Amino acid sequence: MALAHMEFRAFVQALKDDGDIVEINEECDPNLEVSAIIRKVVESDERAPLFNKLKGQNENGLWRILGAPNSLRSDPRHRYGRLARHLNLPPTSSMKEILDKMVSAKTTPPIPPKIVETGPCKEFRLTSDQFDLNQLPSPTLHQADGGKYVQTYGMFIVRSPDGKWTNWSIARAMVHDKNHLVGLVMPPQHISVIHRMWKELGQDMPYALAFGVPPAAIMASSMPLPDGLTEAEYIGSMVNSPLELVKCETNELFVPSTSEIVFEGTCSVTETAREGPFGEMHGYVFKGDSHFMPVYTVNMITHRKDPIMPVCACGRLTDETHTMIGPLAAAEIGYILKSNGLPIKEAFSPFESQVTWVALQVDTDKLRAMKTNAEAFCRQVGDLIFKGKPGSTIHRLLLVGDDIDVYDFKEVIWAFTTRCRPVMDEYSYEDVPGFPLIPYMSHGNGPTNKGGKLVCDCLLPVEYTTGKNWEAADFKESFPPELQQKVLDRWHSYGF
Ligand SMILES: Cc1cc2c3c(c1C)C(C)(C)C[C@@H](C(=O)Cc1ccccc1)N3c1c([nH]c(=O)[nH]c1=O)N2C[C@H](O)[C@H](O)[C@H](O)COP(=O)(O)O
Ligand SMILES: [K+]
Repeated sequence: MALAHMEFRAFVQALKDDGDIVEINEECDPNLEVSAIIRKVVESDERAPLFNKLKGQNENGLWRILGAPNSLRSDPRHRYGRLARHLNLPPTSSMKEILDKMVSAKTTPPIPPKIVETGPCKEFRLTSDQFDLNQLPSPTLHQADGGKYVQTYGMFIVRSPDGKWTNWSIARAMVHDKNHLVGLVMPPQHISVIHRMWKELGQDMPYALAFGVPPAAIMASSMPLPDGLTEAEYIGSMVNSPLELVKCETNELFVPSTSEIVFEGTCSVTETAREGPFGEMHGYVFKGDSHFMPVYTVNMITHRKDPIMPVCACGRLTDETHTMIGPLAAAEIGYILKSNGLPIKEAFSPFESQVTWVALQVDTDKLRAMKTNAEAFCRQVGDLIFKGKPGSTIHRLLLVGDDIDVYDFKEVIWAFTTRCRPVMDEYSYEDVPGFPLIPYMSHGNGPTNKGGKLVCDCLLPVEYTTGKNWEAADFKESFPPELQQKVLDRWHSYGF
């Protein structure tokens, strides 16, 4: 069997070997029951549920469901174990090690994929008269949703008309009817950029939607990599081996050969239908909140025997929209700032901010050498990020000093609440794209698509000039090291 980061089925086996799966063999109903179980799992960092028996499954096992494919583990030593398994990293890996791995291919040559003749994803094929998406176990994830969101953790594959750029990304889609989906196609996302290219040509956009792709691929699909970059080559470089792709039956696109399930078809550039409402990543579903979005025709389904459909039942903390969207955007944001010569050491999106913030750890020695001031520095950071695509889902950038671990929210919120004077130390951005999914944007007082962003300076003025002039009133900083050691050594003999 292949390695877990290179084949979804091997990944599921790795989770089983980790004791990180609960196999449910009694029949479950994809209408809310499956999602209720997944919701309870992700709200308590429980093991991932593998539903082996579902109402609507066909005679070839199409399909089973793996819930919470990339959520958290409750054991703090393995907190990010499921993410680590996506990348062939040890399950004890930190978030820093995981995100460093995701940006590692920025500086290594791309490795193009290898085309193979066939693969497990071709074991079964169904033409459009042989399947009905409403009969198959398409899950309803929240009772107020506008449809069955069958696509929450699959990978859309679309290519520019000139064939030069193939984009892989996650975007949601719900069942529209027996052979159609309707999905969110929203600027500035690359699927929307490429869709517009086809629209200008007046041709429907060919797509493939692959479920149960190599885990390393789904991680890159969720990351705002640069325009024009073909994820397949980036991932090949990241895992240091070519991905194996096989050609679709009904169009010129290529899919990972070990994909569990593949939908093939075209996305209309003219026909739209109501999409949503949907229980979204910030934790809300607003009744009747739907918008017209493009209709996808599903011309063919190919799949493995007893295929597994990964499902993200997103909403409140902590699911794949929090463990992936925010942190992966933070990784890209950190890389952009560093490659523009700014003294940023680490970048992370705290879950407790519902991944609407990114905290940036500043190298304050380098900051002081810049002989800059708060306004100039904060504007430099804000201009680079809020005017670009990778920052599109982020509404607050917090600048913190070397002493703050951005991966630890307790540290971040301490610096924010004590070092950033409200209003005076905050630099507003109203004339930049906003993220319309955040409720204060979609159902707030201002424009839904513009502004509402801040750079929050959580550095005290001395950190720009002469450096930290305080000691934290805590065990680590307010006692001589030898006394700290003595107390630690004697902790149990004191009686604790
Ligand atoms: C891990 C995950 C990610 C997304 C989404 C979900 C999950 C689990 C689901 C399907 C559960 C929810 C859904 C959302 O509703 C959340 C969302 C996030 C960002 C923009 C719009 C919606 N979504 C999604 C998303 N991007 C979207 O364009 N519509 C989407 O539907 N994303 C984010 C998207 O993959 C990243 O922004 C990538 O950078 C996009 O690739 P590039 O365009 O940069 O190449
Ligand atoms: K992507």
